[in-house]
Amino acid sequence: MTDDVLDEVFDVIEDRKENLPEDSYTASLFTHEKGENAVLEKLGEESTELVLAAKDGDDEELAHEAADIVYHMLVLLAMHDVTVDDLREELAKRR
Ligand SMILES: N=c1c2ncn([C@@H]3O[C@H](COP(=O)(O)OP(=O)(O)OP(=O)(O)O)[C@@H](O)[C@H]3O)c2ncn1[C@@H]1O[C@H](COP(=O)(O)O)[C@@H](O)[C@H]1O
Repeated sequence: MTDDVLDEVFDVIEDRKENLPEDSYTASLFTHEKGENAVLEKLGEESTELVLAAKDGDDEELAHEAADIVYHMLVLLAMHDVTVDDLREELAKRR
């Protein structure tokens, strides 16, 4: 499996940011009354859930929580006009 899914999800997030469809959870994060804090709170909650899943040895739940974190992290990056390619560049620099 490649990481193309990251590009696909990020493209959808950028689209939701641009068009703000009413029925979109992603769009609701961009228009939330708490602003960016709504996403930051989610990342905090999900980080705790990730730790608990690891501690419980629940690998299926671990993957689920990791995906929640990656999705919300991508939303946060989009809020700051940081792209998946910026993320890739940062990771590549560390090799
Ligand atoms: N990857 C995600 C994604 N991950 C999580 N979520 C939503 O994030 C919300 C909050 O997550 P939580 O983990 O708190 O959900 P929960 O049900 O309270 O608890 P859990 O059991 O899941 O931990 C839920 O409504 C999830 O549906 C996501 N919503 C959207 N996406 C992606 O964004 C795309 C566009 O979605 P819309 O914006 O809804 O059109 C989708 O096609 C997906 O690719």
